[in-house]
Amino acid sequence: MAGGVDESDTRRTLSDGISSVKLQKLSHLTDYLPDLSTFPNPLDENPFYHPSAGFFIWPTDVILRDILHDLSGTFQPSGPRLAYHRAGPRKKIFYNTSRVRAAIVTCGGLCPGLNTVIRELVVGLWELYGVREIFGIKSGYRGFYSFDPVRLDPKLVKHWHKVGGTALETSRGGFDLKKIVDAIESRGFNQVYIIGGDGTMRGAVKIFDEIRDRKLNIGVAGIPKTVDNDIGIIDRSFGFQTAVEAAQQAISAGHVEAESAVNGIGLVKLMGRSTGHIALHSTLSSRDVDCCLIPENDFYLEGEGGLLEFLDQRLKKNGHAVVVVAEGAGQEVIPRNEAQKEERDESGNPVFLDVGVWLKSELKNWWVRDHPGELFTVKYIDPTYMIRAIPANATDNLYCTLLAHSAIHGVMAGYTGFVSGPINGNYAYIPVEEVAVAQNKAGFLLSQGASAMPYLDLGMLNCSFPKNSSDPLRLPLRSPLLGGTALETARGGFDLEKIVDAIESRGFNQVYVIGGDGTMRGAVKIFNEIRDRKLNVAVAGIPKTVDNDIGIIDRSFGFQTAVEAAQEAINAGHVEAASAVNGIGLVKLMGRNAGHIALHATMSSRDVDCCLIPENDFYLEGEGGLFRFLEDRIKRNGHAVVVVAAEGAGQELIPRSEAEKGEKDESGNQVFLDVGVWLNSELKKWWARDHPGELFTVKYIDPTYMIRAIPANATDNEYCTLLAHSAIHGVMAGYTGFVSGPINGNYAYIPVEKVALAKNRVNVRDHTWAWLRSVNNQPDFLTRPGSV
Ligand SMILES: Nc1ncnc2c1ncn2[C@@H]1O[C@H](COP(=O)(O)OP(=O)(O)OP(=O)(O)O)[C@@H](O)[C@H]1O
Ligand SMILES: O=P(O)(O)OC[C@H]1O[C@](O)(CO)[C@@H](O)[C@@H]1O
Ligand SMILES: [Mg+2]
Repeated sequence: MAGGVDESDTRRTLSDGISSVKLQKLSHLTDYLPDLSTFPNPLDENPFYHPSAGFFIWPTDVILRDILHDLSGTFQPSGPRLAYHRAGPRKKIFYNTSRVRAAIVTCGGLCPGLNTVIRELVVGLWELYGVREIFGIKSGYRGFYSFDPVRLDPKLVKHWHKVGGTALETSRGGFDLKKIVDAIESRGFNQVYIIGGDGTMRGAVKIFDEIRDRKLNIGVAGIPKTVDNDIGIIDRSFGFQTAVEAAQQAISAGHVEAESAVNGIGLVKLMGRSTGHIALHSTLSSRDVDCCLIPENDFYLEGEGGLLEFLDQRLKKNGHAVVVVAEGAGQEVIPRNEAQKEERDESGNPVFLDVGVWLKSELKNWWVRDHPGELFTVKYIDPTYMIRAIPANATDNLYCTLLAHSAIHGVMAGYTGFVSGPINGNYAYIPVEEVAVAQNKAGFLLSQGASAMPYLDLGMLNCSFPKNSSDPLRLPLRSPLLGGTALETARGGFDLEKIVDAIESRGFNQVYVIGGDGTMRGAVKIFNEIRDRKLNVAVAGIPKTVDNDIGIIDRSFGFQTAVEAAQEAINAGHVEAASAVNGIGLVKLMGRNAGHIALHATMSSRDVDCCLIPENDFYLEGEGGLFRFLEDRIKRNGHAVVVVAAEGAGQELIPRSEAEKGEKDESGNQVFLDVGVWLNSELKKWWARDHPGELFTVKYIDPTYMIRAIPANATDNEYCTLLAHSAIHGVMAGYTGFVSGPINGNYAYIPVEKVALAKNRVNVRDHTWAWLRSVNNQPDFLTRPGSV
């Protein structure tokens, strides 16, 4: 019996839980058109895919909405567990792809990644399913009946993912159901992709209902967009992480301004009409914020526990303060006239008064009243449109692609009236009417469901306005935003006896070990030794690997930051290559055993012609080899070829001396030869041999240490906090020999010995790798010359 749960109980409860799953019904064209023909999925014949067992998704593949389970049985779900159909390609599709006419529309406010979703819908339809009739609807819903559709193809949309906004334009209002569906019908569209927020999804429900009532053979898919992250059910909305990153920069500026003044207040207004997610997450990742005001948490200015009293104390203590306010906060407190009470935008959303401008003036009035003659400054920053008008960052870029492709696969499979989105880290199809009404409020409680981040409650912030508390204040969590480790790190030097002796003699009773797989193997030994000595010392591991090669957990911290930086290096490589005659941009990235950084940066950049990773052996010469491929690319594009080599790639090919063969680092890891330098020289030799006298350049970039020595981005920063806090909670509860980490988006405790052994390598037989190859058409290196 551990933690109050005995084994037999566990088995009983688990089997009870599994039997009560309710699959959310998804509408299908055959619900009202039962005689539709089916066709084989063209991916079966696609040269870049090698569909293996498990590649195609079946109707029985589902995603559970709530994956938190209480084994004691105390908190049983009130009904059966909700499950949604898993997103992905189906073996049979309900469209003859040569007859597909697809329409794409964007509605509502801007959001980073909109252009990526459009681009990937176009490229996905074109490359995966061979669709050639793809159209963009201009200016939102009104565009269906007011403007001619714009023909889209991969060439036109090639660089759209690098630009903010929506190339199709957007608008609010203009929803005329009859005119919209008439236009869809008369223009012969049979697939409609609608990208927008809650309002847009309410419109999509009506369009879908009308199409069903008219019994039209038209699939409708929604792709949920909201920079505010206020759409429920899905884990998060695209563009949100990009917005948080930019918001954090605004907060940094506010902090610098405040710190550089006498009694300075940095006041930053962020977006968030009815939810404070951007404000909350950028506050948590910045750690420079003294007070975060969000719509979900009413605040007041005057009196005990009010904002002014709080700021007074902060200014006394620190000489400055930073306040973040979400635009929907404080709307009840701002005085408004009758006309303002009624004001609505074209879509019918209430128009808000400017809480930032109001607060700035209230703060000034307060200071003059209570501290006459004393210096005081409010530096007000309103970056709201800046944080939503930018291109998506690497993480969001990739996310947009998965959303778009999931939507395409669903529509092709005949599903309709659905939205594609991630639930607990896996892509699902959700009925659009459910998404249209589901709200995601900033979470106070762990039990709020999948989209509320665990352990992230307002208690982590500095002030929370509990009306009855005499001390609403907490110490700010400040830390310098620097890369590296302030504690310094080293390889080798593992002497078990000495380490445990030192732990014992220094009287430590909690040990937190942060490191990669090697470190975790050490942690296992330390934990075992502590247990053998029966010491009252708990050991927790926090898995760290920039390569993302640790298994079981969703991803390792710092990985997304590294991918972002890697993408910048690839951009530079692309620019250099494109600016030269027969130019090759060669970028080497980190990845000893796993090519995740190279793979993800390649996918988010889309400028890479060939991505070389340790999991996929490659060769240079002959049919199907790298040189032949690069020759074709240079001939075709005249200029740009970027190759990314993860450092562990090609180690078999590089000639090495006897001494080099045995070389190990202090931790016993094999020392790699530099694949980038080697490839650079091999490329030059090859060109001189095969194209003597012709111009040629390789621009080699090795940013490997740059991408891991930087501070974590906003997403990773927050992730680190959740990891650290989870580890502390576990140790405090008496657990030991464990690692904290996210599994399907929720934080769990995992025995350290399992994590020490679990590997996460790129699976070159799965969708992701196949998709990468279908995008850049790079060789699979499966047929070496001489082999069959
Ligand atoms: N209940 C509804 N029925 C039909 N159409 C609606 C409804 N609500 C909104 N719409 C239409 O959806 C489109 C976008 O709505 P809205 O301006 O509210 O943005 P949104 O999709 O919620 O995005 P965001 O709020 O994130 O910017 C508009 O054309 C609007 O007319
Ligand atoms: O000025 P617009 O285009 O109406 O957009 C502003 C609104 O859009 C959003 O970004 C998304 O709904 C809100 O946070 C904000 O209130
Ligand atoms: Mg909205």
